[in-house]
Amino acid sequence: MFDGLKDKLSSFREDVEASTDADEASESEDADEESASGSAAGTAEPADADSPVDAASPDEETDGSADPSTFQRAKAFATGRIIIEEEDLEEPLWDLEMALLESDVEMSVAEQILETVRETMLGESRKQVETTGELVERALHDALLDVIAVGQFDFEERIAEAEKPLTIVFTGVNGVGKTTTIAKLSEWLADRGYSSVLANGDTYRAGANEQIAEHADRLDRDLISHDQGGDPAAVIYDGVEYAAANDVDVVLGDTAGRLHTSDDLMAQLEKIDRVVDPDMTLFVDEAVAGQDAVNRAKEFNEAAEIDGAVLTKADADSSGGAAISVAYVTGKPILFLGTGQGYDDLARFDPEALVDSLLGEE
Ligand SMILES: Nc1nc2c(ncn2[C@@H]2O[C@H](COP(=O)(O)OP(=O)(O)OP(=O)(O)O)[C@@H](O)[C@H]2O)c(=O)[nH]1
Repeated sequence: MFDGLKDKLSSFREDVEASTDADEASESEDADEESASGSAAGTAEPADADSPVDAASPDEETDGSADPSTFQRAKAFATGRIIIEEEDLEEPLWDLEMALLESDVEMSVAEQILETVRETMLGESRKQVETTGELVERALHDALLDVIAVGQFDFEERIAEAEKPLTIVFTGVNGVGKTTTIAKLSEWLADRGYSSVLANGDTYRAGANEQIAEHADRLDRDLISHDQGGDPAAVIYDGVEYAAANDVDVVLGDTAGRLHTSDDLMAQLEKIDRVVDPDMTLFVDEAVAGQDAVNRAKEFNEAAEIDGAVLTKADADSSGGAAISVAYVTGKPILFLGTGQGYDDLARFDPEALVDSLLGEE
């Protein structure tokens, strides 16, 4: 999962290490020369790897013959630390930006990641015990987590605390795995002791009733459906009534992924929102759709505000762009990843675990 992106992040680490290692070599020569000539480096305190490295004070900076940055770097070197400078990062950051964009990370998300990495690393001094690789890893870890973890909440707790029946409506275009996700979530809920009923609000597509009925049969769940062409809001509403009358905990409402026009589809979702007033609306799209999935998430969120997203087919996605971008762009968290075709192939989205796996920490 997300192997392409993982490789690219690893290249970034190597790039920064290579450029700071080159600096270290020349730094060492500079410091030797300056020390020998009794210039700025000679005024630095004796090497002490444990003493904190401060930026050189203005007095110190104007004191010696060397320029401030040379002084600062020489002092850092003398105390066993290295300072990362803008020029060390310029090329690796450019490459990182290209790598993120190639991996379908949305532009604003890529920029945010770069900014955090730059802020974390610039002017950072590191002890010799903390390798540049470790520093880059920390910067990338924080930068990725910042964008990936946007809006996270405890889904299970939300289900537990909600008044029953709880209604969850699923939105998203056709063919991305919406119906399969509903079936998977029904299983996920059953595993945690919650009963659920399926309601087919996709009254537009021929065959939609049969498709969801197959899942309902296999899982032994009740299904509420109307004839093709019926009012989707009415179907989901019936689902809620059925659940209330039969003590069912959760209503899982499917919706159409395509109508005559995109405007019709959005108007229909708005109507469902108004009539049913669902407790949660989850947007479903496929991780493999990359930027398209990100754009659709924005569009659907505008029509019927979503509470979170599910990215399917993560098992087949190498780029990871959608997984990284959707939460930041919509302000709503990714809650689950679809990881295969089986009913158990639904994993709670764990931002920390994803970042660790992208950085090869697990
Ligand atoms: N590999 C993989 N395949 C998946 C996953 N989720 C769904 N699929 C497959 O994707 C295909 C489409 O899934 P559906 O559930 O029919 O998609 P849908 O969005 O409901 O599509 P419509 O019913 O046409 O609106 C099916 O073959 C699913 O088995 C997943 O997480 N991983």
